[in-house]
Amino acid sequence: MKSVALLGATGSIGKQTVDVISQHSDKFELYAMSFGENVEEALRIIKQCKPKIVAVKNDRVYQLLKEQLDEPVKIISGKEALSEISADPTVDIVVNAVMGSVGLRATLTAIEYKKQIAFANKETLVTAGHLVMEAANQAGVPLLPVDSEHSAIYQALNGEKKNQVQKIILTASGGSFRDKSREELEGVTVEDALNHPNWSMGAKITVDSATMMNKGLEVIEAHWLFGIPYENIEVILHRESIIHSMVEYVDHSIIAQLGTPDMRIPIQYALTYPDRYSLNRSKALQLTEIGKLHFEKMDEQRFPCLTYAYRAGKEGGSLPTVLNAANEAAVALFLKGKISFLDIEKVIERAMNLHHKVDNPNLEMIELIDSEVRKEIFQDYL
Ligand SMILES: NC(=O)C1=CN([C@@H]2O[C@H](COP(=O)(O)OP(=O)(O)OC[C@H]3O[C@@H](n4cnc5c(N)ncnc54)[C@H](OP(=O)(O)O)[C@@H]3O)[C@@H](O)[C@H]2O)C=CC1
Ligand SMILES: CC(=O)[C@@H](O)[C@H](O)COP(=O)(O)O
Ligand SMILES: [Mn+2]
Repeated sequence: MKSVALLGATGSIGKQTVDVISQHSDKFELYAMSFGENVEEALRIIKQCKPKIVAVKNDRVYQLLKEQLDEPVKIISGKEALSEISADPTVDIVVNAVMGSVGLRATLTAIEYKKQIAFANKETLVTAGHLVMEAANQAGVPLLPVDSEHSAIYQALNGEKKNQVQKIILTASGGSFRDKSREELEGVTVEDALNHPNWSMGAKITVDSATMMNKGLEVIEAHWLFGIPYENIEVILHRESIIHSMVEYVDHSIIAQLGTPDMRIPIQYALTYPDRYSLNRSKALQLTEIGKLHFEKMDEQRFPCLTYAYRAGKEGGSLPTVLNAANEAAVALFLKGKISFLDIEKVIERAMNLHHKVDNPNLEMIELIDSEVRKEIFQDYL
């Protein structure tokens, strides 16, 4: 039986992870979990899975949970709580499913304590990929990708030689506004942006898919996870989200991973690797029912956020930290109705242009820059 610490249990990935763990309760137990504000969902999960420890965001949530909890659970709160459960000696697997760079220290802690890491929290790799991968390589701790494209690439690289990779091909659905022109984006609403054509996800990543920043973050994530130069990471539009990504080798063979859009599969694979388990209610892909698959060149004029991400990744240093912090702040403002959809890219570009890049920033510098960028943006709009 493997004990799991699930960071971000009440979110989209978190809840699907609970489903996977519950279906294999002979193999996994939810030993510890964390959440942010959603006390109602947290109580449902606590009742269902009976974790021993629950890490909450702050003392206010701590009080709210304590008042309603009738299970014998240890509750811890505050900044270090995520790291505390990631380091717990009983924990075998850490599933990092929090949204945002708030997951950074917990990732470093899970590496330090040599846990098996099922890694969804892409913002962590964007903001501090050089630190995270240096620590992971030194500790000999692999980050098992949960992100569907990176799970596909991980599978397509399996058993192959890295130096024989020609390029990585990341697929993008195009997001909620893929059939809208730049002009038509002027008046779109939050509700429009949250209407992803293929996936049901958390709000922030769904907006990121619409701006194409999600794919930009995934380019940086792939660079760090697999050590592939940015010049060898290509993004193509693939409306069906059936091919989750591909690897082309020097002989121009392309190895791809396909499946129905169901995040429980990459989640489960990161938990069970190198084995594969079956899963109830997971739909088999019927290619003859799909008929055709479509591929188009990515238009970076239409999606400037993808260009910003490549620029930040290639320039490196503290620029990816600025890109990620500005994006998190801008999307939060958009979701609150404070800025328009097209303002998101403007906020990011301005933050990047105003920044004086720091080379090879350490953890403290990354956290300082992250908070400074957010403060400056929120001052302008709140
Ligand atoms: N959803 C998906 O299908 C995919 C997601 N990912 C990545 O996985 C990660 C999670 O995404 P997703 O599940 O969609 O996100 P959600 O917003 O649905 O969930 C995020 C989780 O993190 C918690 N959380 C948010 N902010 C804080 C904070 N400051 N402190 C503590 N906990 C916090 C939330 O708590 P609460 O809700 O209780 O406030 C929630 O449990 C992201 O990095 C995303 O990019 C990658 C591929 C696919
Ligand atoms: C399910 C998942 O991994 C998301 O990152 C998804 O890929 C978003 O899709 P697009 O960014 O391709 O619209
Ligand atoms: Mn993805």
